[in-house]
Amino acid sequence: MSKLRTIALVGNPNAGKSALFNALTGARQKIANYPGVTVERKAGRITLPSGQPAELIDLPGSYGFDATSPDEEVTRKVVHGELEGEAVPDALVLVLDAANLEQHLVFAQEVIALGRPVVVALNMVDLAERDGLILDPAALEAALGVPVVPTVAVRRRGLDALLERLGDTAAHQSGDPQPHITLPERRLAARNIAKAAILSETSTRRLHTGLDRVLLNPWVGPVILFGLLFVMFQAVFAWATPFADALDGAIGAISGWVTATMPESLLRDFITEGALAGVGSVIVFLPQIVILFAFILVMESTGYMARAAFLMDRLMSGVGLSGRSFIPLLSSFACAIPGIMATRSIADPKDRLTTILIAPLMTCSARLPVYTIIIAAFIPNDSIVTGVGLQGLVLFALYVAGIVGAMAVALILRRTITAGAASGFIMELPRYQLPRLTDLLMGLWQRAWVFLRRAGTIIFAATVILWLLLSFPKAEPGESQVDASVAGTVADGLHVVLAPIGFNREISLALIPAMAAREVAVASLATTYAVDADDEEAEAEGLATTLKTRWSLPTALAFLAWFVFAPQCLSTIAVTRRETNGWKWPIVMLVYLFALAYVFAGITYWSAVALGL
Ligand SMILES: Nc1nc2c(ncn2[C@@H]2O[C@H](COP(=O)(O)OP(=O)(O)OP(=O)(O)O)[C@@H](O)[C@H]2O)c(=O)[nH]1
Ligand SMILES: [Mg+2]
Repeated sequence: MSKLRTIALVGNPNAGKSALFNALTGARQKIANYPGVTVERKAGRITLPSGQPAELIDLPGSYGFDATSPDEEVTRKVVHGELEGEAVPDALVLVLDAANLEQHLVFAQEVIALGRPVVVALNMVDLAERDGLILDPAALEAALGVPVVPTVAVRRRGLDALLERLGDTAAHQSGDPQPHITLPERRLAARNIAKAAILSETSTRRLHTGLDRVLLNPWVGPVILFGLLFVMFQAVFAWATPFADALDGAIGAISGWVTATMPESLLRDFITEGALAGVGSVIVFLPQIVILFAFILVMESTGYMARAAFLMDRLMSGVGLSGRSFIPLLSSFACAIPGIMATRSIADPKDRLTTILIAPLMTCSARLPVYTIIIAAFIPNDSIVTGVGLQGLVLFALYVAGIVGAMAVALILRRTITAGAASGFIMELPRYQLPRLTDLLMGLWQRAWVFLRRAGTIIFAATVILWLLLSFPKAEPGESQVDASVAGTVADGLHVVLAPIGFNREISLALIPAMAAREVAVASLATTYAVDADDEEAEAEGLATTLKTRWSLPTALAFLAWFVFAPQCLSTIAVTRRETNGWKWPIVMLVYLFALAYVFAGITYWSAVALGL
């Protein structure tokens, strides 16, 4: 049997390689309208027109083979066959952005000069046409000396022709490697080749330039960005409420039905206290998660996200970081894990390390249930002015607290352990695109599914274990079940340390399983109070109501402050270990974040007590 042919996708960042990869293999790699989305090598299967299967490899975008960022290194190694146990790819698909041809031709020449079988996918011809740019693929083919196929990856246009030409290259004898051409020579050649390939060009780019003039304006731009984020957090509360209430009602109804129909038993307790109260208390946050991601996905696909990075560059350089760090940090609003992985596009090792260390301070979506339940219980649903709710404002403030904390830590780190000069920021701005509804819905569905899967696996498992530890040994008559249980005893121990910052025993208990995932804190509280409830009526009342009657406001605020900082996520620690190749930095991260959490929760608690709240 002959060896499986391998074909690698190469090109500048944001050329549409992953979109092409998804279209050809049916995979669902993340694509977004900014450079540096893909940071790893990913492989998938395709079938060539001859019926022969082949392996297609998606790679991080690159500006050149001598680049230094970790993601670009992956590309270089794969293309040169330097990766262990992997041969040089049999063919390369060079993906070029038709509307940015001159820029993309600089790296393209380097790829073609390797003398290996190459097919050019002249991608995004739809966008070029929209901008009034008509290209001549034949002229490009003549100038580059390799086949050129126009494609529109996101509309699956040109895929058959591309595969056809790829099949042909199997028969091609690869050319000889060409002598090295210097960067200035390649730049000059790129301009000439691009010029020769342009059939006509009109300037309909005016609208976009106008948009950029407003959105990137140093005064207006940040106001718009701030306003957008503000609206986003208001929406998380205002729009989600009816859906969240409906979900809550449904879960309550199921719980009531189980209690009414099942005889009293351990199994019934498990279903109502563990599964429904615990996991259910997390699932009701699905609408909030979906709304948050709808905003993020729209910002990513329109091209606004890269503009936000550009805007933030000045602020970031003030604390010794560059706008390069902005995108990993922004990804961390979803989850710190992809955020930390996205730092691979940062070339400077100290910049990268700093970004990794502060990424967990960005408010990830797992904190949303924790914040929301406390806000719903303790912050009145008032409007400050029409349309501006107090609850949304508090949520916004918590996000801001995380950001300010991260910037302060970065400032300190850049003066001490990761001292060094901030590197300059280079990032080309992607063109504006209207988001496609199907992509948006698909993206939302994926996010919702990830959330529900977490609820069904890790959150469920942690809640079950906690429920077991809470339910045994059984209490003597007159004794409270939580007091009697194993979990209660453990919590008493931890409570000694946490009592000075205003935490009660239930919080102390919740923080342990919440190391698995932050949402578990909510599930744990719900389960603990359900187990503790002495009658079914008390059991049936919502978690927010229970918290309101049992916690003081200073305790609730201290709990919020804790979650702004605390590294309650083992996966983040694990990914930090992997990305920094050792235990040193994850330990530094754990220690400093717990210390900050403790100090700030304490300050919050005692200030609130002093203010008489
Ligand atoms: N209109 C249009 N948009 C496209 C086309 N191909 C890709 N896109 C969009 O361009 C953006 C970038 O696509 P990606 O596939 O993420 O680009 P990439 O080359 O993998 O980028 P990196 O992973 O950062 O190197 C996304 O928003 C895509 O939806 C195309 O042919 N036409
Ligand atoms: Mg990609």
